Amino acid sequence: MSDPGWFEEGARVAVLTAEPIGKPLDYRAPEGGCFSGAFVEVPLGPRKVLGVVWGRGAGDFDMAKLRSVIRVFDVAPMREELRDFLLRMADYTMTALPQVLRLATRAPGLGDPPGLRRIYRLGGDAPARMTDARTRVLEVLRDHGGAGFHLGELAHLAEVTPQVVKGLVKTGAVIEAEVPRDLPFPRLDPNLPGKALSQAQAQAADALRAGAGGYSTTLLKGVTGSGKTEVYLEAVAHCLAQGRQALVLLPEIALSSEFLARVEARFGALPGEWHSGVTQSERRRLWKACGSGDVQLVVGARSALFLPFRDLGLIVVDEEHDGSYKQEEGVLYNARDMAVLRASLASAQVVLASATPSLESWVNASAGKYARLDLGARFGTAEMPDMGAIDMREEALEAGSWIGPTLVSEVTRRIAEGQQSMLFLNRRGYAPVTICRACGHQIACDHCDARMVEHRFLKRLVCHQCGETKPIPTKCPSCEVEGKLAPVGPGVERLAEEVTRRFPDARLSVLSSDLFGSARALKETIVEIANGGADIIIGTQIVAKGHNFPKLTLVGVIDADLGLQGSDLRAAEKTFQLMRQVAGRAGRAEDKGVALLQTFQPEHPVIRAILGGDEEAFWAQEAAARQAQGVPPYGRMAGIILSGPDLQPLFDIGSQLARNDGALRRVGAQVFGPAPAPIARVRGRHRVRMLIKADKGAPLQAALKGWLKGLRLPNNARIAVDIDPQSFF
Ligand SMILES: Nc1ncnc2c1ncn2[C@@H]1O[C@H](COP(=O)(O)OP(=O)(O)OP(=O)(O)O)[C@@H](O)[C@H]1O
Ligand SMILES: [Zn+2]
Repeated sequence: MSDPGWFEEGARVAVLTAEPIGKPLDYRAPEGGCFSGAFVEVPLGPRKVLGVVWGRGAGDFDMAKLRSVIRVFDVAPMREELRDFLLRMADYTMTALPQVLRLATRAPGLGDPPGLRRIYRLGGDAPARMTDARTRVLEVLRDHGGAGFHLGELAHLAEVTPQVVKGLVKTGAVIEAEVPRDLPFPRLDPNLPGKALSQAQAQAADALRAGAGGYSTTLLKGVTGSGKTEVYLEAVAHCLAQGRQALVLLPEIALSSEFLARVEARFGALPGEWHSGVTQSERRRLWKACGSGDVQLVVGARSALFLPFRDLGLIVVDEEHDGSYKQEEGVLYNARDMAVLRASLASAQVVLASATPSLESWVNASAGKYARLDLGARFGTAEMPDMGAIDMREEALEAGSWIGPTLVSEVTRRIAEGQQSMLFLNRRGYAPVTICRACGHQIACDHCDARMVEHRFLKRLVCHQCGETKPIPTKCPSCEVEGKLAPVGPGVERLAEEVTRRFPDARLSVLSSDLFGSARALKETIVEIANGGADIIIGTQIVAKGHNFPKLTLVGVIDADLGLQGSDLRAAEKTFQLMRQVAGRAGRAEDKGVALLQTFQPEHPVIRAILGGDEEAFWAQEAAARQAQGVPPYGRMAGIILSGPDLQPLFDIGSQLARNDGALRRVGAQVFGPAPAPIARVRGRHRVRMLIKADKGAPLQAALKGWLKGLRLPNNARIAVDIDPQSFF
């Protein structure tokens, strides 16, 4: 059915809404007509909802009863490229189209007329009388560094009534102001001079410029500190100079002020930002500016991929191997893969940047599907760190401690020399397990099949699956003996205790996402560390990415074996990436760095590969192993997760599906399971998993569709299909 692009008043149009109806519904085009792709308001039952004109109406509904589109919003219509992308993405991820549309309309108040709006922001005077509620309001305002809020949003974020905010206005601590809605974005100047590039950097930048103008994907692989960011900023400059828009995706936590500062230094102004920390009105402003073309560069988390760009010319996926690009809730998609899809529809260039690419991208580059650029050395005089193993079988470790004598002496030396050390442990909290020394009982979550993790800082036990917390009991919930509960194993908080005991005079900074009230506080701490404000840094995996700490010359990995346990098909790959990334934090300036891995199995092939540094050999070997097993990226997989309040019906459905696997067998796919999921209960719901494996070329989604057609689920049971699963919990 061809799309005429414009509909006269009264014409039959199909409108897709984000409501769970499944397909577009027919309406009459409103007075004045409407474009295809227009954002509109339509009546749905008694409600008015947002929708997008999806094309000509299907015509299966009586014209006389057809309701009219209420109004067309004053924003740019959704371009065909984005509509295509949403359709293809819904197909690929096997998600209902309305759910995918919701990802592309996550900006509130799109229909609000432009004009003035009243905002509340920080004033100069401190109120004479402080209350907890007032303190919270001022904290929220400070946390957003000068941004103005709507009254409702501010009150909500601070968990106070609007009266509290109004009260603060009277004291002068908060200012009420009328500001124009949606200020324009400052212009970025791509012609400002960038840093002088090294020869290798300049070559890579040239190659990226040469590849611009149409669709292509390039893997930009450069060792940590080689200047990948400088190189892809040149591609951004080129894209902006062509008058097209650019998008840089960063793993959420790495949306650091450091990166924004680099953009500002390069282009003379800040880019648009899109992530969970952005206020609602800022969201709407950016969303609209993307459509009108007023914003040139957006820096964002994975959901920025769904913004309605007018002319997207470049998508950079920085740290492309990062696990956080896979959305694991709601619509299950991998933003890296979807970036390639969107770019191919928008005739845009993709740059996948990483020091430790995913095996998928490495294989695509080896096969010639992606171009590949390499930066083999660090920029300037900085050298790659030396890497070594500390054989823990030979270290005399005291009970209740985790830092061996070798690391202790290395840290001691650095403190004396005014250098920084980082101790890495990928475990939040105080201790992963709390055990009763009288009966052996381990404290578990009431709603999940998971042990509770002690967080001493919060003075509570926390379930890392569902977030449920409870006070740390004094007696065992099982045998009721008093005072016998003991923590087992280390988390970063416990490691911090040991550091304080061993190095009482050192300045310690613990970087764990849960220890910071806001993203801003975390960012500030990172800046402080970079300026030399700590001697020892303890961190979970948030420290592994992207940070530049010039004084850091030692990285000590407390437990390098941690990621090697478990049956995850990517265990080796992930450990390799994480260890190389963490090690890459050391010695980024003049002083040479060293990374030491505490391990009980120094001969393990993965540990040897990490130490040896022959990355190509590691990937080649890992690729060969996956190929032999027919698993991704050489085979395809889909995870099926059945969940519900009762276990038996889930197994019954699973077994029935497994028996009736004709649709899958016809394309050569195999079904495994049903089996209880490794985490068999989350938030009180039982979980049963199945795994589908197929050859690389098999039409997996179509087969799955046929297989699941007509499936009837009992009340409260749900099924989720995870194409290309990354996690198997
Ligand atoms: N051509 C250059 N001129 C001046 N400084 C540079 C240049 N290239 C890189 N640098 C500096 O070297 C450091 C590392 O560069 P950058 O952060 O771009 O590397 P990266 O490859 O992205 O690192 P990682 O993968 O570890 O995040 C930064 O402080 C950067 O400013
Ligand atoms: Zn739980």
